[in-house]
Amino acid sequence: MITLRGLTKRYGEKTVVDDLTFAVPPGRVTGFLGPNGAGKSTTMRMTVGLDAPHAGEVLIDGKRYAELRHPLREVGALLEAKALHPGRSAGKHLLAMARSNGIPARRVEEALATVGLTDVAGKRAGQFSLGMGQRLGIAGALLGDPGVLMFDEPVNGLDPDGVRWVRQLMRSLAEEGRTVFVSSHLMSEMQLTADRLVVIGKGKLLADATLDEFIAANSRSTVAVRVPVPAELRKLDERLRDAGITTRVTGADELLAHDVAVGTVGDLAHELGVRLHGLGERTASLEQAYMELTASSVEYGTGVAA
Ligand SMILES: Nc1ncnc2c1ncn2[C@@H]1O[C@H](COP(=O)(O)OP(=O)(O)OP(=O)(O)O)[C@@H](O)[C@H]1O
Repeated sequence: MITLRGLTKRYGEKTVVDDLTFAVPPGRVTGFLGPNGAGKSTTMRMTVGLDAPHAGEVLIDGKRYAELRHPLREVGALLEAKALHPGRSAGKHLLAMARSNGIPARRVEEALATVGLTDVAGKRAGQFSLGMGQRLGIAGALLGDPGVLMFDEPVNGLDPDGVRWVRQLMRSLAEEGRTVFVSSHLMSEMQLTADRLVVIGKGKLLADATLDEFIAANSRSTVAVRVPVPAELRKLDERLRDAGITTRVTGADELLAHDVAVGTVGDLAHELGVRLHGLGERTASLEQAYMELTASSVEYGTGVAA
């Protein structure tokens, strides 16, 4: 279990983690989401003592990281910036980590096997591809067989097989009763992997819920309309807005209309003589729910209206 109470971090004038209070329970995969710069990595870094909070605390099974006798045996972490010795082999890298944490040497082979790096154990880490580096980072997190695991963007650089492998690994670690806390930008992947979600924006807690609760609470009914002629798309968009319907043009030939019956949109298009190439209801995905929730807390927007 990871417990945050009023966790706060400032860089200069800016509060990048703002009074976060939530718990990450064992036996579940908890996804950690938020726009770029929301404060996810900083929160994770504070959890493993790499950054100090200005206020509040974060506890691993009730203890601060600094109080853990053998930290790697209690919490394993894959963080974005890996400090790897490029000239050292994968096996030696893990062995050095094991030795300094009182972890038996046999765990090195087990961890390498779990992540599929046994055959390249003797290869220098500096020669690893991005995906192999990620796998080695995951092996490092698993090395001490800890009950709490934290992964910052674990699928970064992995091919589709690797992505699926990470998903299955996260699920099986949670099924073993471990606490699994994982950040990702890939919403479709999170929808398949996570049981619970914690969403932050500009350092503040936006949501802490099960995946289903989150989608239900943050999605609206949406009708997608495809209109091949841009001038007609604009015409239909204006007509829908005049009728008080919220719309969003999402492409050269597509608009979304919210909280309206599909028949109403079809009838309005027919009245205007607008030719349609598609008209249908959209089922809410995590991505849509996430976009709805975080639209106002994107730090560096693209300038395109959300
Ligand atoms: N060492 C630092 N010095 C100053 N500002 C920092 C430092 N580390 C992070 N920040 C700032 O803190 C904010 C949060 O950054 P953080 O990396 O925690 O966000 P994130 O949610 O992990 O983002 P991303 O999804 O882009 O990885 C950003 O505005 C970032 O610029």
